[in-house]
Amino acid sequence: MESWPPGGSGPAEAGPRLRGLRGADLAASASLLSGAGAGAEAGCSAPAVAAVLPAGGSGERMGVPTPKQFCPILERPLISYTLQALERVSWIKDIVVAVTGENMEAMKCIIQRYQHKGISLVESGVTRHRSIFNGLKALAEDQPNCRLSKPEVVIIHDAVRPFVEEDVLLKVVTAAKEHGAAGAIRPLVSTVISPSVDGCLDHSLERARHRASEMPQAFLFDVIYEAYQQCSDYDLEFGTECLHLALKYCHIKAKLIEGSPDLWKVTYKRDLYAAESIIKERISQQICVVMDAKEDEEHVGHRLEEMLKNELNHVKVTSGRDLQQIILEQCYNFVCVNVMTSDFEETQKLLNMLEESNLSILYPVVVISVQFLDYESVPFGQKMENLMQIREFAKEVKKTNILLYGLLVYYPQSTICRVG
Ligand SMILES: Nc1ccn([C@@H]2O[C@H](COP(=O)(O)OP(=O)(O)OP(=O)(O)O)[C@@H](O)[C@H]2O)c(=O)n1
Ligand SMILES: O=P(O)(O)OC[C@@H](O)[C@@H](O)[C@@H](O)CO
Repeated sequence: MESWPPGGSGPAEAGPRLRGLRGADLAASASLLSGAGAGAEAGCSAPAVAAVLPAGGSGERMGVPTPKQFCPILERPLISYTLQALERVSWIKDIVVAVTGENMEAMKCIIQRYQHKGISLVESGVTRHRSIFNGLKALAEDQPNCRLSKPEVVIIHDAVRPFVEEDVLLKVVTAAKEHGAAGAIRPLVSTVISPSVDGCLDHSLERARHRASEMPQAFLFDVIYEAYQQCSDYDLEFGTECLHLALKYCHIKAKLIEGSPDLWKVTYKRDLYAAESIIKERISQQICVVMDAKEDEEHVGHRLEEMLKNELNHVKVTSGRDLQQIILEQCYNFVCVNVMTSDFEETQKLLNMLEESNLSILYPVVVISVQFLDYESVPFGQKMENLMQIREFAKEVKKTNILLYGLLVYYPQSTICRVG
């Protein structure tokens, strides 16, 4: 078992706030789990939570040579999205990933390149259950020179399920603390049938009374570790359901938590295309309009904001003073409006901040630099020459996954109406 990067600290700081609404109860539980807030101050003990990600499969059903957890989405391996989703949950203290020995180096490179924090690597097994068991062994305190400590609650989540949000993690962990085990479920899409030996229908299950077992799942560590230690070779070899092991070997009936449609597992090639579309849609729904002067923020920025709000979920206008915060909130699309400055000063400032923030490591960042040109005062040739400068910027910043575009607004001064 190796911590990676060597001497790595705990998972990255909490990432951006949760998308969507958070009930007061979820927020309260989150603050308790992260060891903050009233709950913690009241002496309630925050359970130590760790996660095990089985990532040792070969992805046969994907039908490509690369194991699906390493298949690229927007030029980044699928597993990196899952790691990002888990490491931004501040109350998950350790993440253990089980990969094959031959993929260990590739996994270390992914962790290094995308700056994932607090990841420990273990060798996977020949089946998913054996991989999970190896991850649990790494967390059990009976491991020599182990930086990991045994958690109270352990999350088990497939490395190929990238769309997992803090709220469902919170729900399964909170339920596992109370019931001993918990797992996300989803309504069945197809009806489950049982074939007879001669390949005909023996019987079908009433779809409405059954559910699909998804991930994440969570367990009191001692429960699931005991279950795996008692597990038969047959179950280790052919089983697919951790909740079943808790029931069979520890008589623990897992609490079932309704999950969101996005919890699905990437299994077939179509799932990669679906995952890429979802990621593109999510990162394209936020935009930040950066103005180069406050007074213009009132006019141009807010006119632009009103128009953009008809198309996008999150539109923010700033004159740059809270740009750092916006970058921390992981906005990936910027419109930089240069009204006052003639040489893309605001755009240059933004590009510098983006490069320093390493934001574009995870996703491509798009910057549209808008330049207003009063053609009565500036000869067109000079402005076009000026605009060509932006092409040089664009070539430079593309190396850091920032896509820069220039837009020239060529107007007569008289048309800009200043109101108020
Ligand atoms: N020996 C194995 C087999 C699977 N897994 C992991 O368990 C998760 C879910 O399993 P599955 O979707 O079946 O992955 P594969 O076994 O890779 O897929 P396939 O069955 O198509 O080969 C995946 O993250 C996979 O990497 C694992 O850690 N060790
Ligand atoms: O069976 P597979 O190895 O494809 O994937 C594992 C799934 O069965 C598992 O992730 C959920 O069904 C919940 O247990």
